[in-house]
Amino acid sequence: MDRKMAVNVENLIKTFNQQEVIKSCNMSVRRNSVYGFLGANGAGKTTVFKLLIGLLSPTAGRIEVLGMDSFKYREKLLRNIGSMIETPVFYEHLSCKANLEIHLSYMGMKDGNIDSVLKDVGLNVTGDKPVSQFSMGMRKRLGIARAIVHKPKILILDEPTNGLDPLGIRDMRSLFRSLADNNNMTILLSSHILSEVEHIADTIGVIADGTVVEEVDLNTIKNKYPDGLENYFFHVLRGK
Ligand SMILES: Nc1ncnc2c1ncn2[C@@H]1O[C@H](COP(=O)(O)OP(=O)(O)OP(=O)(O)O)[C@@H](O)[C@H]1O
Repeated sequence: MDRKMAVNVENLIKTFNQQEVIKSCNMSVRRNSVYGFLGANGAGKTTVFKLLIGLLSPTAGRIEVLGMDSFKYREKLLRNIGSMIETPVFYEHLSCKANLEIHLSYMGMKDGNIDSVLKDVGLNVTGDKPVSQFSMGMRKRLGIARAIVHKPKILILDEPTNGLDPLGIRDMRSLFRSLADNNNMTILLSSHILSEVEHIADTIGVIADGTVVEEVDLNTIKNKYPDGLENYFFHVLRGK
């Protein structure tokens, strides 16, 4: 595997009930980059993410994350991956701080930077409030905090800003950029908010009907589509 790559996927196939939902899919993500993963509803983004973190096993093909087979070495990779996929599940009766403490101990880490991470995601004022009393946006923020608190090398976020208020969206944007630029993290994120992805990503991957059809540097897209990512996306999906 190319050492510059954090993720390398070759000829990946995933079937559910004999139906192929991921089809001969190839994908490569450069280390320390922010990879914006785009695709229509049902195209396969979440399924690919679950395969990358070893939550699903591939039907065929190869997935290497940090040079390791993601399913075979999922225990070893766990500590190096942070993820938020679908609705995060928490200990509802506990505070956000207690939830992060449990997560860190699960990861075998004693010293975390819980207070500063809670500040980063804007949850530093919630005190002892149990998660059961959190709003949807607060849960999303806590999901992001849990994904980053153990300082993973790779961060995989499925629609991380969906449900956040405008300030939260802006804060997360600068948090993600800083994690990639200053903390050597590689970030893969999916979003339907193209203007958001445009602000954060270095590379765009587009998945259509279970296979990645394009992987392009955002700068290349900006040169070709100065009016924005939306035009590029429609062009790829509809050939317009
Ligand atoms: N456990 C499952 N069993 C059967 N089919 C599944 C399962 N999980 C996903 N699928 C199917 O796989 C396809 C891809 O779903 P996936 O959730 O990966 O899409 P997505 O790109 O994340 O969509 P969205 O943008 O709507 O979140 C869909 O057709 C979905 O119905």
